[in-house]
Amino acid sequence: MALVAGMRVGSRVLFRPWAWLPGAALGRKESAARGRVGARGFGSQRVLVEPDPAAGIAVMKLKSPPVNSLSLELLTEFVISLEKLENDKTFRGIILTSDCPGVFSAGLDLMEMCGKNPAHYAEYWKAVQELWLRLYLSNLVLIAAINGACPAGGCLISLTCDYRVLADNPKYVIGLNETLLGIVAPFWFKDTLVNTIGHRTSERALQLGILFPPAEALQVGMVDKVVPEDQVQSTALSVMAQWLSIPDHARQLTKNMMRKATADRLVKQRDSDIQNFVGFISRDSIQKSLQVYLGKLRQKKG
Ligand SMILES: CCCCCCCC/C=C\C/C=C/C(=O)SCCNC(=O)CCNC(=O)[C@H](O)C(C)(C)COP(=O)(O)OP(=O)(O)OC[C@H]1O[C@@H](n2cnc3c(N)ncnc32)[C@H](O)[C@@H]1OP(=O)(O)O
Repeated sequence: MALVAGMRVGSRVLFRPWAWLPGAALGRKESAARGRVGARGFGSQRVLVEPDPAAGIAVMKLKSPPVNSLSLELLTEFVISLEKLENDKTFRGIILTSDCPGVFSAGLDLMEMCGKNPAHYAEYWKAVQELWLRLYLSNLVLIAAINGACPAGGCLISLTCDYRVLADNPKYVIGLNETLLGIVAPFWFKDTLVNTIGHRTSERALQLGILFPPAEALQVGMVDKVVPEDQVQSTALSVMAQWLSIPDHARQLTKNMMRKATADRLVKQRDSDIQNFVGFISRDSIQKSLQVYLGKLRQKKG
């Protein structure tokens, strides 16, 4: 059975990774009612969801060891969990964190971008786009509790959140380091960063592929708070309480007003963005750069 299915909305086809799941043919409301999360919690192999319905929040933990690299499977499970929470009116906020010690997320899975065929690259990129769009435009309050290293795609995920709390550990660096791999952050990665830390700081950070340690990350505005490691979760919870004290409709409309134009830029050119990615990543020179980088990562151990 195909993992990826498309649904036409207006002139565009949405990535629907869950479309093959039982119940996918149900209407949105009926499906949501059946899939109500409740207090028991749910999850999947790679995404653990710990709901607190009384508080209206859920803690979502990425658990794809060793480093939460964003494989197609993790992206798919992430989107499914997100949709379940979005569809359940009980929930107003999500704290996003990692279940892998020392790493929030190592970013996009390099194995998905090496030695595969163009159809695979296209499927993978569509899934990356879909996760970004859903996170960036989420109606829920998203707080990133960053309890580990947070490079590239990991950083992108945290940047889609409304607030970032980073654990104070010099190993927990954060940034879009794509150029260090010999690749280029796509325009929507760049836009997300510019919207967070401004144009000039982004220009320097992106060209140099800077991975900021906590104090510098705070200084440039890449994160909103740095706290001792054992206080990341409690800080995220108290920040969440503050954000939830705002009426949802006013906050959501404001968030949408701030973010829609950025998201629309990708929505309008999803297909060409996929083609650009496939063309770029298929180049021999890029494949070679990625292999060299993977080799260095592996050598680091030995
Ligand atoms: C003209 C314009 C066209 C536009 C085209 C756009 C193209 C843009 C394409 C893509 C954008 C890319 C975005 C990305 O996110 S790329 C990924 C970048 N990630 C990184 O650089 C992080 C790499 N990893 C690390 O630095 C470290 O692993 C760590 C700090 C996260 C954790 O360190 P540590 O705990 O010491 O773990 P190890 O390094 O030992 O790693 C364990 C294990 O995991 C493997 N691994 C690490 N990261 C990845 C990864 N991102 N993908 C796949 N695998 C990864 C590592 O190799 C080890 O494997 P093992 O040796 O087999 O055990």
